[in-house]
Amino acid sequence: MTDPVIRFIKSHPDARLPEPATPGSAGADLCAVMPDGVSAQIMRPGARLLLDTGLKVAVPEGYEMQIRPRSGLALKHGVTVLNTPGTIDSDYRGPLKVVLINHGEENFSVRTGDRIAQAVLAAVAPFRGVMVETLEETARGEGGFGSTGITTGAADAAP
Ligand SMILES: O=c1ccn([C@H]2C[C@H](O)[C@@H](COP(=O)(O)OP(=O)(O)OP(=O)(O)O)O2)c(=O)[nH]1
Repeated sequence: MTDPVIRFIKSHPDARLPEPATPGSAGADLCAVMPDGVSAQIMRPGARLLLDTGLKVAVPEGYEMQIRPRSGLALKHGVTVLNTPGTIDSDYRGPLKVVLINHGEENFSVRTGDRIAQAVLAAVAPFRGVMVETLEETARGEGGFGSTGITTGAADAAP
């Protein structure tokens, strides 16, 4: 099976084609571009920032592009994608942007070319909703939000 081809165009001259870091990488790294006349954007602790990648993309029909965090940024700096996974719809033709948040204790600087997130292509399962009167019963029923405990059953049972 041949890989789907994804077409990008540059909306900024410094934009870089997203490429997987290694042949087996699930994600292709997304790089930031700075607005004209700006050399760096500083994120204070707690700040969120909408960053441009300088790209527009045509995601093939039947797919979405997910914008995911990079684990290195999360671990070393507390910086992550706020709306992870961000969704790029197949019919979206606007600028491909990334929403970062700085959960760290230090300022975090972003410059043109910095790899700020990664894009993963995912198949979409189309669905249509219908309103019904009842839903089929299951073993879980309405239990959720920790209803099965947070440790093993044995530990939970201990007094
Ligand atoms: O991290 C993101 C998330 C979204 N988008 C773009 C592509 C996506 O197709 C569009 C809409 O995203 P979403 O559906 O998440 O936004 P919404 O808040 O529901 O707004 P809308 O009413 O525009 O759908 O915005 C990005 O560039 N980056």
